[in-house]
Amino acid sequence: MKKAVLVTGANSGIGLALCERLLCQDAEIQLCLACRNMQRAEAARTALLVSHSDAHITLLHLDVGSVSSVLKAAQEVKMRYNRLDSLYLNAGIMPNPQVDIKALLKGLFSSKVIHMFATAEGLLTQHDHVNSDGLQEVFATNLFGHFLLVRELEPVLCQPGHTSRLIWTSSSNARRTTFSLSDIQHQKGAEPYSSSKYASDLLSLALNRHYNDQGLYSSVVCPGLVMTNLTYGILPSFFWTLIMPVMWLIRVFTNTFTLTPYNGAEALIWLFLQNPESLDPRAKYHSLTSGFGNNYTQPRKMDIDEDMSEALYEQLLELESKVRKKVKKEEEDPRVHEQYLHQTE
Ligand SMILES: NC(=O)C1=CN([C@@H]2O[C@H](COP(=O)(O)OP(=O)(O)OC[C@H]3O[C@@H](n4cnc5c(N)ncnc54)[C@H](OP(=O)(O)O)[C@@H]3O)[C@@H](O)[C@H]2O)C=CC1
Ligand SMILES: CC(C)=CCC[C@@H](C)[C@H]1CC[C@H]2C3=C(CC[C@]12C)[C@@]1(C)CCC(=O)[C@@H](C)[C@@H]1CC3
Repeated sequence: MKKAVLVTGANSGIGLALCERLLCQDAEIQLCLACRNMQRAEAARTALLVSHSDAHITLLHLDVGSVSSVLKAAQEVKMRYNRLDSLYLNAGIMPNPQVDIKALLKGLFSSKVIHMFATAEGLLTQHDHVNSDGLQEVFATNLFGHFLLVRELEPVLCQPGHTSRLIWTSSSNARRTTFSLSDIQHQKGAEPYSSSKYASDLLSLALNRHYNDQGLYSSVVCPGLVMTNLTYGILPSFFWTLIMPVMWLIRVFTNTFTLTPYNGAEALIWLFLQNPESLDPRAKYHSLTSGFGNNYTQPRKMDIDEDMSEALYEQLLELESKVRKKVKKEEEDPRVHEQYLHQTE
């Protein structure tokens, strides 16, 4: 039977490279590109069809940062598919990033230089804001929208006698100290990206605990440092071009500088080929590229614990129930949403 695979954020970067590699791996798959911008989605589909002219590729409008869009898209998926084999939770944002140049220079001459280049620890901050659902945008996009999608797609992901998988594009930038159970949306800090990625690591563990007995398995990946729209948003592209030779040199010392979206998609493809039951729920699967340019996947233990993951899961369920009630009220009376927007202005 043809496998159905859905990829969020499939129109560029790692998501698009993943789609290309999935089609090379299995030309028969039914591939669904879930994107917020249909023009960019169509362009991605056209590009994929150049090298895979017979491929079965469909588009789905999904703004993962919007509750109503997620609910609508999920309805559409349930109409299109009886079963979803793989769901890649890949869409992600890092708005208004700022690099701490002082910390970068200091780090360059410290013993932690390799760790700094691999994780960007202490180097990056972002400015986040509240979206029209009243949620922090980074949390809503990188985590909550995807959580809601998974919950909505339960009937097509949990099919008796079958296994399905969730694959989260997390990051080695995920750090325990940036995440707090008393502020899961990271309203107070300046590292919402790291916090949201740490939350996805915790959530993946919780999803395994709650869904493995229904045949659904979840894994997390770090694609390494990849040159995409996300990284071009951190520093201007001319700067990246200038320092490219340095980046190739750094790759000799840290295999996490995968640099191309193709290389970054390595662990995402590797997981697609594994039996999900054989995977370690506490491991993050890293895409790595050696100094000679060879790609490989390596599992590394995550700094997460069961209690924290369960506590986050419970808070997400609570938030889910709140937003569902709000959506229901708005459906009954659209003025509720307008009033809500006035209040948050
Ligand atoms: N690049 C890197 O070094 C690393 C990236 N990652 C993660 O990899 C993932 C892919 O990012 P990458 O390929 O680098 O960057 P890109 O910006 O190229 O890709 C991000 C994708 O997510 C989509 N997206 C963003 N917001 C939404 C939304 N609200 N709804 C639907 N789609 C959305 C973008 O769509 P649009 O084109 O419309 O903006 C785009 O297709 C992210 O989760 C990122 O955090 C992790 C570690 C390292
Ligand atoms: C390479 C030189 C000389 C300068 C670049 C310095 C930083 C801009 C760069 C160093 C480590 C990078 C990094 C990321 C972004 C750019 C850096 C901070 C990420 C945070 C990008 C997104 C991720 O999810 C992480 C895995 C990356 C970790 C490393």
